[in-house]
Amino acid sequence: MAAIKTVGVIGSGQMGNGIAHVAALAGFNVVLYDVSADRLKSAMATINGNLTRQVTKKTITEDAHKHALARITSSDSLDGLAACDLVIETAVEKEEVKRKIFHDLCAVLRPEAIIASNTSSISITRLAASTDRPEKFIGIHFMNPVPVMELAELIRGIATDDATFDAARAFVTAMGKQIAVSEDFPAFIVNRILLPMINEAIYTLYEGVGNVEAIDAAMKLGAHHPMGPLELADFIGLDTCLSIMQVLHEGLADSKYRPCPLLVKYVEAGWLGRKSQRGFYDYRGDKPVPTR
Ligand SMILES: CC(=O)CC(=O)SCCNC(=O)CCNC(=O)[C@H](O)C(C)(C)COP(=O)(O)OP(=O)(O)OC[C@H]1O[C@@H](n2cnc3c(N)ncnc32)[C@H](O)[C@@H]1OP(=O)(O)O
Ligand SMILES: NC(=O)C1=CN([C@@H]2O[C@H](COP(=O)(O)OP(=O)(O)OC[C@H]3O[C@@H](n4cnc5c(N)ncnc54)[C@H](OP(=O)(O)O)[C@@H]3O)[C@@H](O)[C@H]2O)C=CC1
Repeated sequence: MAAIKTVGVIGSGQMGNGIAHVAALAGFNVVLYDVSADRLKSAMATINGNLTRQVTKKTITEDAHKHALARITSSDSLDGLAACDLVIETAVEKEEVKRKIFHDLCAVLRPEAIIASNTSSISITRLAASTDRPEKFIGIHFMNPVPVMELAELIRGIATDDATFDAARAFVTAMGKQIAVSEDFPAFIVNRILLPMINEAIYTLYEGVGNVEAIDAAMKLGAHHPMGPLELADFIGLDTCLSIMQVLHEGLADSKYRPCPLLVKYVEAGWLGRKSQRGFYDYRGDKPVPTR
């Protein structure tokens, strides 16, 4: 298999931005695709801001910043991804959205190109089956924020071939990340463990055991977590948290994964956490204020 040089990223949300940023810093050419041109514009500004932050912290040079930005182009048409060697899908955590993307992508992508999904929870085997190349399909699950977190999980679908796995491993290693290999079961390793903990924190709030401040302080000071579980849920996105819990609940058919009704309520309200300015905290003022 030819070396990966050009990487497509589908979805310019927080994960797409982070993957584009780190891939470009590692020397790959990146094409960032999103349905909305406005989204792409603000994504480029966000990536620039995050690179600037690294320059200020002296973790990268001004030259590296400039070259990384120059390696990223954006496209609001899937045709822009036609020449990519690898395309990483990082749109919303909804299986029907991802399946539609893969259907449309396969029509424009070279047959030898690899497709990866950054899904947090959905079956790689099932997503692969919606493409014309299940053997060239793999899960590459980066962690948020991508420029900071050291890990990516690699998940093979039932049909993923060795050449695809090796190419994905080489790509993730070139991005400076450590790898954990996970079997293809709901939510893989990190989220199988992390999301039930977050869901339990939301039950703890729902049942009145503690308020937002107490629950987050308890886990930060009492268990040395860098963020409290409710702060982390807001950071991940409450829609994403709910989707992951639904995949665990349906996929493992065990009531212990039942999404907390309070999480459902927040998502139904459109209170999705930091990205919508309101979740377990309200981010519209100078500092975050608990909403319960
Ligand atoms: C849902 C899924 O599918 C899987 C997941 O990803 S689950 C989520 C996994 N992520 C976590 O659990 C994150 C937990 N939180 C943390 O580790 C930390 O709070 C944090 C790293 C996010 C921020 O740390 P902090 O100390 O509060 O903030 P801050 O001082 O601003 O940042 C720490 C460092 O990260 C850097 N940083 C933070 N965000 C950044 C970004 N987007 N881009 C580049 N650098 C960034 C900062 O520059 C800083 O660098 P230095 O250490 O060199 O100074
Ligand atoms: N948040 C996290 O901590 C992590 C998330 N993930 C996974 O990464 C993926 C993305 O998550 P995240 O970045 O947080 O989500 P965001 O909501 O921040 O971003 C999703 C982006 O995808 C765009 N999008 C929606 N539909 C399409 C489409 N059909 N084609 C192209 N782009 C589309 C959205 O546009 P618009 O807003 O206009 O709809 C948005 O820009 C999910 O699968 C998630 O599970 C993985 C690891 C960590």
